[in-house]
Amino acid sequence: MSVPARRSVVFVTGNAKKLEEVTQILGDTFPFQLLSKKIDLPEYQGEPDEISIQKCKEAARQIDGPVIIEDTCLCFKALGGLPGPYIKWFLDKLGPEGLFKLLAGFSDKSAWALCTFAFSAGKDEPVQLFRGKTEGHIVEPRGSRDFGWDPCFQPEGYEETYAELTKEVKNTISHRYRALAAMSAHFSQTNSTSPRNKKKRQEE
Ligand SMILES: O=c1nc[nH]c2c1ncn2[C@H]1C[C@H](O)[C@@H](COP(=O)(O)OP(=O)(O)OP(=O)(O)O)O1
Ligand SMILES: [Mg+2]
Repeated sequence: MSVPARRSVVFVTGNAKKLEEVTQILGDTFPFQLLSKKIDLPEYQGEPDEISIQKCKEAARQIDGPVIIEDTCLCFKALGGLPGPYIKWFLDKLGPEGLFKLLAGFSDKSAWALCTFAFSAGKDEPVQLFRGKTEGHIVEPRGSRDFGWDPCFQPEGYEETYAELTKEVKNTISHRYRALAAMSAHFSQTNSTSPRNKKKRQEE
């Protein structure tokens, strides 16, 4: 008996490292087949939810079909949550060392990483958001320089920075993992009445 084709969705991102993590985290557990498209979407301004909604609408307009986008913020408590969604530009200009130095005048080094995934079924369709947050501290950079601000973010409960942790560990505690878990849970439920999932459930 042929297996019905899985519905597919396009993950639109210009960031290869994000795509790599998303693929590793989801494995084949996601109810949609994940395709990807490298497009640098505009860097909008505003609150994280609003930015993700705008970004998703633009992706859906360009792809003209089901899309997922993701926007990542790194928020410093001492700076009222900034750089937040503007972390990309701060990182570009200052690097992880500069991000650490930004907090030199503050004793509170606490921070949180926030990831917001946004899904839309297509152009003119509503946008659904899924959020994940990981608390931590901004530290003097340590570890590999593979991915963005990973060297200067030390998650709560760990002695290592994101950059020092193995991918396996980062991908079970990260902001991105938590947001994807929320999104997967939502779509697994929504899909749970489809014949494919009924069969899958019986097999479990
Ligand atoms: O887990 C992470 N660990 C370290 N650095 C990270 C992570 N996740 C995003 N980042 C960096 C990439 C960018 O400098 C900024 C977020 O900006 P953001 O607009 O969401 O990403 P982006 O423009 O690179 O890709 P996209 O095309 O999906 O918007 O933080
Ligand atoms: Mg971006």
